[in-house]
Order: sequence, then C-alpha cells, then structure tokens
Amino acid sequence: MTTIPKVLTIAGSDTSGGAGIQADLKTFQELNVYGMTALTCVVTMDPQRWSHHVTPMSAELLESQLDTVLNGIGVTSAKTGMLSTVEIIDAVARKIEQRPLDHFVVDPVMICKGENEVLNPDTAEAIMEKLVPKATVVTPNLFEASQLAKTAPIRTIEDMKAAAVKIHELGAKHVVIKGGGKLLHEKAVDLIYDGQDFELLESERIETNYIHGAGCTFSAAITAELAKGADVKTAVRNAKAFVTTAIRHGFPINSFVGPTLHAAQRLYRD
Ligand SMILES: Nc1ncnc2c1ncn2[C@@H]1O[C@H](COP(=O)(O)OP(=O)(O)O)[C@@H](O)[C@H]1O
Ligand SMILES: Cc1ncc(COP(=O)(O)O)c(C=O)c1O
Ligand SMILES: [Mg+2]
Repeated sequence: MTTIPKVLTIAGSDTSGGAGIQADLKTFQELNVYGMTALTCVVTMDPQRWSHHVTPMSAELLESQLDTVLNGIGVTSAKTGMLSTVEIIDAVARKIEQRPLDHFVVDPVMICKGENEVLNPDTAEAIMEKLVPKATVVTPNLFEASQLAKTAPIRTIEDMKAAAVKIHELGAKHVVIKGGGKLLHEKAVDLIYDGQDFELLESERIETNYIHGAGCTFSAAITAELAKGADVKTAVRNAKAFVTTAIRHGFPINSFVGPTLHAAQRLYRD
C-alpha cells in the first residue's frame, strides 16, 4: 500500500494560478506529498488594471472543510495562507485547538505583491493573537514582520533579528523572516530564529519581476518537508533551495504578472 504524507493548506484561491492554494498544491505535488485544501476566499483580478478583488468564504463553509480533513481524514501538517476575515481566523484557531497538529506553518499573508494596501488590518491583529502563538514556523516577509513585531520598516539584517525576537515572544516556535528582494543586501537573505540562535540563509538575488507567489511556494515547501520528517531548519533550507530555483525560472503570464515556476526543480537542474 502506498504511504505518502498528507498535508493541508488553508488558503485563498489565486485565480491566476501562481500564488495561494494553487501554488501550495503545485508545490506539494512537486515535493511528493498529498495535498488537501480548505479554501478561505477567491481572489479575482480586473482584466484591464489587474487590481485584486477578494471574495471571502463564510466561516461555516471553512469549518466544514476543516472538519472534512481534520476529523474525516486526519493530517499532521498544515499551513495557512490568505485568511480573509476575523471569523475565518477564529474558526481556524478553534479547529486546530481541537485537533492539534505536529507541524503548523503560518504564512501571515497581509499583502499581495503589486498591491500597496494591507488586506485588512483586523485580520493582521487576529493572525497575531490567534495563530502565531500556535505556529511551529511563521514566515513573514519584511512588511509582515514589521507589522507583527510592531516595528518601523525593516531594512537591514539587524532590523530582521530584532523583529524575529519580538515575533518569537508572541509564541511562534520558529520565526523565518524573508528578506527577499527588498532588504538592503546584495543577496536574497532569509533569517531563521528558534528562540536561541539566528541562522542566515543566503541565496543569489535574482533580477526578476516574476516572483508572484514566491512566499506561498516557500511556506508550502516548508510544510511538505516537515511532513516528510525533516527538522525545521532542514525543512527551511530545502524550501529555500526549491523557491530559488522556482524564481530563477519565473515567467510572465500577461503584462501584469509573472509567477514562479513550481516545476523548475524537476524540469531544470541548476
Ligand atoms: N529576487 C529574488 N531572488 C532570490 N530570491 C528571492 C527574490 N525575491 C524573493 N526571494 C526569496 O523568495 C522567498 C519568498 O520571499 P518573498 O518574495 O519576500 O515573500 P512574499 O512572496 O511572501 O512577499 C524567500 O526565500 C526570499 O528570500
Ligand atoms: C490567494 C492569494 N494568497 C496569497 C497571496 C500572496 O502571494 P505571495 O506568495 O506573492 O506573497 C496572493 C497574492 O496575490 C493571493 O492571491
Ligand atoms: Mg506572502
């Protein structure tokens, strides 16, 4: 009988296919785990201007999806992505309390690349209070880390370290801050903090605009690696290698947006 680790993503649908639940499922498939979903919202884009529109699911529908997977199937590893309302965040927190997971990766999505506004300030607070304390790993980008740590904009590695300490104090076991392309540094640097030590993960910084969904891909890869038995630091290092290759082979799908290529590690050896 085939045994394959089962993983759950609780996230929004990115109709354009590069981020959200689509990125998570593609990444799970590439990394040999069986992906399941609880959909929180659907994001559509205006064809002319590509502004985003978010339509949330009801909290009841989200709860039914979580019941299906958590109580009807069983899962040890899950991740969150875009969570569109406070009610949905409350429902996730409640269900996870009833059925504790071995690994819970919280990607605290507060903003979409190319959009300037925080999706919803109320949800940022709720993620901080209800989900971050339950996280095995929390994976903010620089903007999200400054929101969670309540600090000024993060520009340097020293700023990242200070924010990581504050986010760890919220209760997350491991904090991974993604420096990405926005840090004042020549490399793409991410920071892991486990409450004791800092580890910097450096990769080549790729000159590209095609990085839509990079954060979702990274957090999904961490979840898949944890489900397969890796420890947190190994999972994050493997995920960094996976997303770097996906970014290297990012491509435009129209004049507004270019996703990373989730299949890149399989299709190209570099
Ligand atoms: N230009 C780039 N070159 C190489 N790696 C990058 C680049 N931009 C982002 N990354 C990496 O992609 C991952 C996701 O980071 P980021 O794009 O900041 O997240 P988000 O999509 O949530 O904003 C991180 O590992 C980050 O270091
Ligand atoms: C449904 C959904 N989730 C998450 C994101 C965040 O994507 P990223 O991985 O680029 O941070 C987006 C961005 O468009 C989205 O549409
Ligand atoms: Mg993100």
